[in-house]
Amino acid sequence: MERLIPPTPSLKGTLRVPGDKSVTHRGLMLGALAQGESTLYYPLKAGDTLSTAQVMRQLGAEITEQGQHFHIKGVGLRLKEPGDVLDCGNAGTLMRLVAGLLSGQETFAVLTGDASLRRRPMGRVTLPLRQMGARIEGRENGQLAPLAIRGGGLRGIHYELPVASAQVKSALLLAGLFAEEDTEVVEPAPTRDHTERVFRHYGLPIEVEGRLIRTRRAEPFAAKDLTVPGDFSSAAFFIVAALITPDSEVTLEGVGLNPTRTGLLTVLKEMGADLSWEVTEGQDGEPVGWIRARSSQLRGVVVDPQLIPLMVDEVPILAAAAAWAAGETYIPGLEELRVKESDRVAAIAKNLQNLGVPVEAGPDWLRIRGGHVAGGGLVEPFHDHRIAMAFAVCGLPKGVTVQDAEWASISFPSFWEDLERLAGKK
Ligand SMILES: O=C(O)C1=C[C@@H](OP(=O)(O)O)[C@@H](O)[C@H](O)C1
Ligand SMILES: C=C(OP(=O)(O)O)C(=O)O
Repeated sequence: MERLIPPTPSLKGTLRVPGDKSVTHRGLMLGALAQGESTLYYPLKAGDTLSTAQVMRQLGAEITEQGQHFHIKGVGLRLKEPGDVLDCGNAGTLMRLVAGLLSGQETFAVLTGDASLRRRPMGRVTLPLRQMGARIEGRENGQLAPLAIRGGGLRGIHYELPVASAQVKSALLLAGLFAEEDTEVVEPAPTRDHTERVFRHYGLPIEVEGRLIRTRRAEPFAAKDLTVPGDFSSAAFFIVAALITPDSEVTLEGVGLNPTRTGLLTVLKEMGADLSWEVTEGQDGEPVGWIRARSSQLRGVVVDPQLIPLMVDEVPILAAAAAWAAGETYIPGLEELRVKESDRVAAIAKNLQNLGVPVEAGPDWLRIRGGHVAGGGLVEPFHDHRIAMAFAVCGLPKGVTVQDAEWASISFPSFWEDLERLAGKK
């Protein structure tokens, strides 16, 4: 579906963004492993997390919609052998985390996904999970899905992650719940720590010593309600939209402000953004609060590559901000963006060019010359929700056409409606 966005003179108002995608995936998985019934409050109900709900149902959990929430009847630590292939859709987080879970089960299961997910690297989880004792087959010797997993009999390992990836860390921690001896993961740089926080919430074994995270075999544990904060990654689109649109002020409420997610705020502040935020409560181990963004004249910056793992999904929207900044922005440390739902380095460069913005792309960097966004450009999402939303925002002040706008529903089904409301059209 193509969407024509007319030039937008201003954005005003308050928005509560949908639930956090990472926390929803984890809440569904741990609720399914728990004994008894619980409610997952304010989960994200979007393409990726509906895939997780479906997969956990196939593994024996009863997951039903209860208004906005999910009611979960857990299976306990021994999941059911699925009667059919498990379809992870577009969700990398689902495939990698559930590969960890299935490695701990004495069952046979096959994981597949859409064309994008079947291109994404799975060796980063299958290699260490095999070291733990899981039997995993897949295309290209387990590098690519479909993956066939027969788990059980795991032993803990000490594993230094070759890439900063919360998905790999989490896959190993989930497998570690079923392993003899300790499982230790060492991160090369801090990544989102939702798994560690959600383990603590359920009283599961978890110890953190600097970059080392340790877990061990879990005892059966009781179901417990979990409240999902608003997704910072979804809020990010509206933060930048308010900054680059004249005469704008947008407040986001109930947003997760976990410091392992908010690297974008640091960079936007350095760019001169009129931004404020405050943590107002802690919800089940996650800090939550509000963010306010007002129209700002941004300036280009050199981004610290250490910040990239703390804003890995926000690079497309940072590139949109850079397109409106005075001067040049240089973003290094982008090797992981090449293996997301699309090759995001290439997709960002192509969309900036479509909008008239001078850009150079290297193997793991982007250089963007701001201040040249043209009206009436075309956004090509490359089957990637974040690319669709980031460049719709980039084109907003001058008007833009977005191809395949339905991709937003992978993580943010109400995005277009929310945008129209803040633009005063609804
Ligand atoms: O653990 C998670 O929930 C996620 C981790 C990140 O991926 P990587 O672990 O591949 O960096 C991120 O890009 C993804 O959207 C969600
Ligand atoms: C990379 C993302 O998700 P996943 O890896 O779960 O597909 C994302 O949401 O931007």
